[in-house]
Amino acid sequence: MWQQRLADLVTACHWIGSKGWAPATGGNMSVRQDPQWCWLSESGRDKGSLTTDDFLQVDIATLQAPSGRIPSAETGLHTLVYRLFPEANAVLHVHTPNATVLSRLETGPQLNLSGYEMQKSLSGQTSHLDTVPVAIFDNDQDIAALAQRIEHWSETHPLRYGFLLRGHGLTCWGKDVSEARRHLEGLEFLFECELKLRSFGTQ
Ligand SMILES: CSCCC(=O)C(=O)COP(=O)(O)O
Ligand SMILES: [Zn+2]
Repeated sequence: MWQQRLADLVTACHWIGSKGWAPATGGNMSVRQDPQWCWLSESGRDKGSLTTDDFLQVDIATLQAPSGRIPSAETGLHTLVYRLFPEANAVLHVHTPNATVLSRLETGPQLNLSGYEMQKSLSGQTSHLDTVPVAIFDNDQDIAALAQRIEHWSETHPLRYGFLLRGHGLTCWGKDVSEARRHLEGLEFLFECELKLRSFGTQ
């Protein structure tokens, strides 16, 4: 089961690389093995050319990697998603120009997406008339502190599909790799539309 999930994730990483969504060594990806363990990309790798050997088993509660190798610097954000959302089994973090720029243009704590048919690419969304909030958190090199802020926010606000890190990128998830990919592609399309709208002075 999780072995197939990891194989699907490697395919997703190659797709992300081909899209240019993980430039240089940016981005990180993971899948859940079971309630205790997940598999995270090794820190500092080119995420567009990963193989299954480049993923490290990580304890979701303690962030320890038994291999002794160094998992992603953003491990604490992946494990946060797995702790908060038991139904999440795959997490994708990308550095797309659209997510990076839009998260700086929008200075408030969330981006509200409304009026787009492509909102329906997000699980459970059935109408362009609804508003989909996407939280934006100020970036932080202290990932533990950032994870704490995100957890605190989630106690009083809906946190679905993903969140933006200001000037940094998008972290999104799904019940499997396929759903996480759909959320990533859907959100990325919506961010691009929103940026274009704003460039015309329209919101
Ligand atoms: C130039 S990438 C800066 C670190 C980052 O934001 C990222 O997504 C990659 O970090 P990792 O440790 O997962 O390689
Ligand atoms: Zn990053």
